[in-house]
Amino acid sequence: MLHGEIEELGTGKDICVQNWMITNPYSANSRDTIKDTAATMSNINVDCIPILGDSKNPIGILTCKMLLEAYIKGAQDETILQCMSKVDFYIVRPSDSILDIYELPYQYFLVVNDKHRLVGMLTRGEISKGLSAYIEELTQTFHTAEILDVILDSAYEGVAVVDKDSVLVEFNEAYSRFTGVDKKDAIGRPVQSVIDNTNLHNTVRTGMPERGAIQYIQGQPMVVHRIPLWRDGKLVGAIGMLIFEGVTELYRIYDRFLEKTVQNSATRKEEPLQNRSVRNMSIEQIIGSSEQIVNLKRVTRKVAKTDAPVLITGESGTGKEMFANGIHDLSHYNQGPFVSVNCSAIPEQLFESELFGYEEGAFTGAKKGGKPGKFELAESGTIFLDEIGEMPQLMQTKLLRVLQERKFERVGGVQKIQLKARVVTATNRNLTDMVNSGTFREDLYYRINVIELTIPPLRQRQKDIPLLISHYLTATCKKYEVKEKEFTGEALSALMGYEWYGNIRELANTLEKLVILTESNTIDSHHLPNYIKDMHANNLSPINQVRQEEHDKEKEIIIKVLEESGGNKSKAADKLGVHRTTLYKKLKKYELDN
Ligand SMILES: Nc1ncnc2c1ncn2[C@@H]1O[C@H](COP(=O)(O)OP(=O)(O)OP(=O)(O)O)[C@@H](O)[C@H]1O
Repeated sequence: MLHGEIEELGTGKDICVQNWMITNPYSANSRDTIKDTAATMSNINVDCIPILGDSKNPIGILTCKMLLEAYIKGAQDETILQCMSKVDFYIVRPSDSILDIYELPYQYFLVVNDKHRLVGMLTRGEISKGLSAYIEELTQTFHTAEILDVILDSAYEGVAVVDKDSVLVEFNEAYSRFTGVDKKDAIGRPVQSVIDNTNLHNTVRTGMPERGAIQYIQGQPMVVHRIPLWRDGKLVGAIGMLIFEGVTELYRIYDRFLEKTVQNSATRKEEPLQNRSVRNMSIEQIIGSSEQIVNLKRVTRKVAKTDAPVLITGESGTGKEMFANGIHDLSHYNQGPFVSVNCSAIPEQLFESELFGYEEGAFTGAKKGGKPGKFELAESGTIFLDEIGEMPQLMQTKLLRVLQERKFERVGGVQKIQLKARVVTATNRNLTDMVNSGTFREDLYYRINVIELTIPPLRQRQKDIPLLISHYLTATCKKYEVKEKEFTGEALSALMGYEWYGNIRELANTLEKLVILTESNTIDSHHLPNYIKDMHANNLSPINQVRQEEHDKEKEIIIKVLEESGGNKSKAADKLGVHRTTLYKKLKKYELDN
């Protein structure tokens, strides 16, 4: 590390000579005798003293070694001028830094003031003390910096810090996840080249803070705060914070605002088109801070901008429709409608007319004037084919043709209608298995599955559970107009440990039931449904799960090594690097001892 850098990191003041020197040390005059000076040095127990000349300025040093040599020569009655050293010391100022002098090849440093009068003295001992205190402080500074790094990286908000030249000096995990730019690639680069539409470089220039500004990052309106950093009256940088929750909150406020204006307005006007997309589900309403959800949202933002067909997979209730809605909202189809079709709910005979519509007289009971199908209704918008795995085979063939030709016709019609909607599909079935078993067309599978978004079940992203609970608890209490309830730690831990096979839908329903059925304001574990209590009792808390996994791994290794050692326990213990008795204990623990 360079000197300058060290000084910048340290406080500077603490390592100056005057803080570590021996102040006003005992000194002798060059005319004093060797014998008298030796007696004094012995009395005050020092092995070196500064020597002053007639002008009272320091002119040399006298050490015990020098005295000894004088005694050996029999010169004890002479003046110390004869035996002192005029060169083995270095003159320094009280304000000099120890960092500047510690490398100089001297044992003794005499400290003088502006008038060249002796005010102090430093030996290697004092210098070492100063240096070690400084290093300790430095270590603490680094340690604090490390702690700060950890804090920044665990912050839910995105945090970016720039220096006075608008170069990024800090870029936390949350920002990195959101932008998809690696922290190490971001740091050291001008902020404008990393963060879309940033204004931090202007914050550094103007010193004007901005709170709650809207910034479009990757096409997403985000709430940001920009705060200038001042030190000693100078602008030294700026900090930018990206508030993920903020936009959701804004949408809520906006929704409330819309509700109010609609209620207040005597003449209800047609809502402007732009507002419709705001009222559509936004990706920001998808709750979750787990890495999986944050990554999924990032990919969703990217694919939404393209026309690529997206297949969303995941267990029931994981939020597939929410993501489909989010894609629609972020795509250039967002001014059109979002039409959702649940393929498992349509009887086979009606499939074609439901999707593509029919002409008048197409079949008995057909409506006069015909009826448009979902594809037509989704014009300029998005058609979401949910549960695509349930689509009958004949319909799969027809759908494939429509997707290839980008054209379809109503049942009983002759006219070709252009497909002008984006198609997003979803399933909770394993389509690859279905392709292998011949129940789903392989060519259709590849056509719809250009991008696959797989939403993990809730039990694989436990980090999201408390956020979802908090959201749904507030929403449900509001819905039923009851005072906001809260969970005890025990109840929360049981809910966290539960496996939620019905995912977020099941969680939302469970909370709804709990809010309705629990009379007290506090929901405790005994209020929970039995199946959740039972699982909790089975001790499937996340920590225990981890422990269980570790145990399973250890057991597996022991079995493997035992097999490799032909069942010889001493050999196995050697291979495992443990004592035989330890191995016996483990065999007993894992019931492998018989
Ligand atoms: N991350 C989430 N944040 C908030 N609510 C969510 C989230 N994921 C799902 N939900 C809610 O859970 C319910 C189920 O979500 P959704 O219908 O999108 O799931 P799905 O996977 O499409 O289910 P299915 O396969 O049964 O159709 C909805 O009420 C939705 O609002």
